[in-house]
Amino acid sequence: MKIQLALDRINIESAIKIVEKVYDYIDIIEVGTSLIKDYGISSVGKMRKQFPDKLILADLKTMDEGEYEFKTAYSAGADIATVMGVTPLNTISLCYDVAQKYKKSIMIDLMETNESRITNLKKFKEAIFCIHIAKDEIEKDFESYFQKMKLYISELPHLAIAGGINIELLNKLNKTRIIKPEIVIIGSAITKAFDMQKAAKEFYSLMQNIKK
Ligand SMILES: O=C(CO)[C@H](O)[C@H](O)COP(=O)(O)O
Repeated sequence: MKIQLALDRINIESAIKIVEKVYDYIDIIEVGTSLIKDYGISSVGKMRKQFPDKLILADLKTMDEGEYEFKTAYSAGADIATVMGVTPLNTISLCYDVAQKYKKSIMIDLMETNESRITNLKKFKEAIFCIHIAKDEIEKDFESYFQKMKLYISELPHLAIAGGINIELLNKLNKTRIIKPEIVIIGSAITKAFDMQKAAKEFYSLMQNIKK
């Protein structure tokens, strides 16, 4: 299980400082949508230059212009880029083809998707599928949401979860085994913690135990 650190609503310099603090406890650096909107795709390039040995995800949340956006993200140094699962299937196909061509990864964000859409997405066999609770709907009950999604996501080999993930929730998921994600995406629970290093280390230790 990998930890992806989501960096949002901060400037690049602060984002770099946070990564330096928690570097040993994370696997993937997510250049969040807000960073890309505030600073452009060069925010991905800056992260790549600063951290050449870590996986970098560009959270583009692409909705259209898939080929252009994915080529731009990979050229800037991203290893993974994201597209929304509700977007036209043709856009997702274009993103998928660029990912294959560049030998990089694609994450499909399942926010607002339903059973029939997820069935149509299963053909993107090498994609990572992210079960994501929107920031603006953070009051949603995770357990019942994951239970509902579980019915649709069998056969999806690579799963991620995101949206207000904290230690309590991860502990619960570990006990109930509702979902076994390959990647756990954590933002505020680390970046807004009083002691970020301590928070990241706590997630890291929990993941080590889950692996066993
Ligand atoms: O993609 C995002 C918002 O759309 C965030 O990166 C994701 O929700 C993780 O951040 P947090 O743990 O703070 O919710």
